[in-house]
Amino acid sequence: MTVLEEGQIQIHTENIFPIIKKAVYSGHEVFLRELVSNGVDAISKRRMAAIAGDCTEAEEGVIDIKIDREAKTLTISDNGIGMTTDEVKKYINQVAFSSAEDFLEKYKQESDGIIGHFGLGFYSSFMVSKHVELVTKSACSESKAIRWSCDGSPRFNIQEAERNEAGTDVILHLMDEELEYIEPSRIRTLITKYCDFMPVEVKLEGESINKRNPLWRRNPREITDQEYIELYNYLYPFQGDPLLWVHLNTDYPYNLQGILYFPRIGGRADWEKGEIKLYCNQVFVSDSIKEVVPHYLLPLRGVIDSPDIPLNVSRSALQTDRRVRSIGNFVAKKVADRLRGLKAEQPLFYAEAWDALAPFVKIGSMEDEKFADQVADLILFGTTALASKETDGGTPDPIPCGEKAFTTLSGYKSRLSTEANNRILYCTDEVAQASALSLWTSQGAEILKTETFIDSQFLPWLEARHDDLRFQRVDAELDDTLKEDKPELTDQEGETKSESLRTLMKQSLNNDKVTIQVQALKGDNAPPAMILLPEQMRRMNDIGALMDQRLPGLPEHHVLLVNRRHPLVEGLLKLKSGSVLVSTSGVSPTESLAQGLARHLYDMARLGVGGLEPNELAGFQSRSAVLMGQLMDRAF
Ligand SMILES: Nc1ncnc2c1ncn2[C@@H]1O[C@H](COP(=O)(O)OP(=O)(O)OP(=O)(O)O)[C@@H](O)[C@H]1O
Repeated sequence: MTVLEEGQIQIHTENIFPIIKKAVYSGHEVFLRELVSNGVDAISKRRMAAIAGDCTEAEEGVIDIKIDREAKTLTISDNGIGMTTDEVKKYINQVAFSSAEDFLEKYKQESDGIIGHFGLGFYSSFMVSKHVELVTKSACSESKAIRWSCDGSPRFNIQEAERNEAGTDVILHLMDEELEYIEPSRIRTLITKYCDFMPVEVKLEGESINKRNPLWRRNPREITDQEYIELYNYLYPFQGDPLLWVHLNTDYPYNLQGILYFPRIGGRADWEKGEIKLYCNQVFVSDSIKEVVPHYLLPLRGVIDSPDIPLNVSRSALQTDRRVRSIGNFVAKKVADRLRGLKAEQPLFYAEAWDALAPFVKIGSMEDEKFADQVADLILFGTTALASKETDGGTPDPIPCGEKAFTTLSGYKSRLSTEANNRILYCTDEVAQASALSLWTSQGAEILKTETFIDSQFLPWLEARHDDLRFQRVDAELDDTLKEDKPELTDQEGETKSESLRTLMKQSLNNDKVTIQVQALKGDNAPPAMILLPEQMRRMNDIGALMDQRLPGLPEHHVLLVNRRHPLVEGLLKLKSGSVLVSTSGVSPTESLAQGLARHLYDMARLGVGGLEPNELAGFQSRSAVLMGQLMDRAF
């Protein structure tokens, strides 16, 4: 075969090959993505040139990968535009190699790794090959096929070659340590990973491998729910179906398509990992793009496909890139728009999904002012109010949801009496706060049901944002609507029942940290005693617990509210007033029983709020046994 040319590749580095091999990629596998991408580009160039009448049209574009186990070669063939000798000299010898050099230069400066590893292109074939040949025939000229050949040194040669059809074969003579790439299963996996959604058919030994036609490039109006779900299941196998999805599509000021899925979060979401896959023109780049979407959307899954995200920069540079930041804002806005649409059109579904959506919306609001404005009306709270049936053509509020009902802050406020003075009552634990909850609801108050972890930060944040709002947990304090307003009579010593009860309780508890209040509570179901935790003090306690990563227990300082209207308390008072001092022991059995019962009231109130620690249970048991003994003594 005639040697047409031999020469020296125009690069400065004496031998770029060993450097690239060592320094650039931890995984060499991306060579396949680069070469197949070049084939796809060549096919689309040919299509464009054919439309313009500049070259012959090909049949359907196809990339075929062949393995020769004996020769230890991997050949990537395309029926794209091909190259003339001049083009090979220009694009392969000069462009390809100088861009490889630029890439290396840049790579050396970026210490924390380059996100996409793009920009190396054709030269990446030398990561796995000791010798690369390129046989190409141009579709746009009558010139013959040529074979370019290079062994990784700066020397190349070009010869005439045999190739009937236009297109290019890149023949990789694999290095001994890279022989994994003559295994068909390995190549198949790589095609699925990197080339699955490329717009051209990729074959391995004649068998079509990739899916093509990515859903995110299609018109959302023509896509069925089933298709969205199938893509999710394909990308994230064995993860169940997604909750809902957001289709992204914009071409200004940047080009971006994608589909983001809200997973059904069982347990806690992962806010660190980032599982959204990044594509560039349908070519897979990375399966985690933490830098592109805002932190609060990290547990979302799916695909973002954009040629406008810079790939050959470091991750830290990506974070501060202005365009990337505006892409992040765009994604957040689309998520907010989707949630708004859902709430307006399918309020029942929205309410059902709320528990899974809440972490995104709440954390997002706290982290991103703009997002907070976008989702302000989309925040739901469980409520004790009965679900509304009338819709007025709009969203019902409260929204029914199975046994539960949800409301918005504005819905809640619209039902709030003026006396309540914008005080929003909430409850974080329907069991532990059951007594207080039922006191309020029996008097007709509406209570929001909140979630302990996020809401312990989110409610204060809401208060800071709306200075007219005041959140108060049901067990923080009781107001006059829950108390009887009859004046109290005094006994012979001029003492009210409340005062003597307070004295009894104080003596019995002998604990300065417990403040004792005595009230007559309305309602027959009001408990004899309950624990109240003033709002600000309890919040401090919650924050302390959160910082120590433990569950907030009962704060040492708390209020014991005794309901003097309760028959048990009334009985206790009678018992106390009937007690006589006995000089020998100092305390009469009746006095001792009254004190035991008073202490028992406190224990029960603490039990009601889950406030008896395991190490206090033994004391409680022995006190209860003594008390029962004393009661038996009186009975016989
Ligand atoms: N299979 C091919 N068919 C036709 N031309 C090709 C082929 N492969 C490479 N080329 C030519 O060689 C040039 C250099 O390729 P290379 O892969 O190094 O960079 P690139 O594709 O331009 O950019 P990138 O860095 O994004 O890969 C291409 O722009 C193209 O003109």
